[in-house]
Amino acid sequence: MLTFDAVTVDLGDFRLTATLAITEGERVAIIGPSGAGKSTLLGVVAGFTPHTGHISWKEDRIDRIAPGQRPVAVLFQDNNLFPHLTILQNVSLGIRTKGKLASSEQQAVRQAIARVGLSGYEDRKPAALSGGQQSRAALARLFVQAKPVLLLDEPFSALGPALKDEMLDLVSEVADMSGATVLMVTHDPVDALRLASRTIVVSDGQAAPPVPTKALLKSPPEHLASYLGRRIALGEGQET
Ligand SMILES: Nc1ncnc2c1ncn2[C@@H]1O[C@H](COP(=O)(O)OP(=O)(O)OP(=O)(O)O)[C@@H](O)[C@H]1O
Repeated sequence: MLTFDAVTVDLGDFRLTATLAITEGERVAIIGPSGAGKSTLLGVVAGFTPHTGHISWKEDRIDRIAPGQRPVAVLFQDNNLFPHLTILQNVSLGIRTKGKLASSEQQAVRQAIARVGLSGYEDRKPAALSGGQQSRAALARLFVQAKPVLLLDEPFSALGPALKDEMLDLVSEVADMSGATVLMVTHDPVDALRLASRTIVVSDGQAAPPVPTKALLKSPPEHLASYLGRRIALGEGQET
């Protein structure tokens, strides 16, 4: 379990509270209005956001552990690939930022690159890849870290629908294979439905315990319905 126990974030005028649990190996979407605190919630798990209350992973408190030592890996929307480094070097950074990789680590990097379908692209710089390929490279760097909890903050929002679906399916496949627990912030209920059986709604200063995504989108609470607007129809697979 990934457990939030009376977690409270205070950032000036903004306050977010969370008491909830996510099952190990589960994929959970996080949705809610802009500025509601979705990224803040991920920041709490990653160790970027000061808070009170406890965060536990498998019964162990992790909130006092330095960000780099936590059992989590993070992927942001802009991918954060270094433009002056090759794909091989960028993915290698997922393992270490200094020094030479051991041969087993080099192998893990090449396996991760192969896993996302980028074998043969190792020596290219990000600018010589398409947007979808850049997302794949960023995913390889996420996967190579081999962390049990993956945090994704609107990772594919710049991609078109078909590419986005491919990336979401890749995340699901790798998470299924590795048993990773996934938390993904998204504004798109279609993404939530595709990736996550349960969804956390963040609104009105609170991150609610996860509920089944399908049921949530079918009959959203009032505050969520007004935010999602016409996206609800998309979430139910209707044409617009
Ligand atoms: N360092 C900070 N100091 C003060 N307030 C902050 C800080 N970081 C974030 N906030 C505020 O916290 C609130 C939540 O921000 P957050 O980025 O988590 O929202 P979000 O739901 O991810 O939004 P979006 O969907 O627009 O990305 C916002 O009101 C934001 O202005």
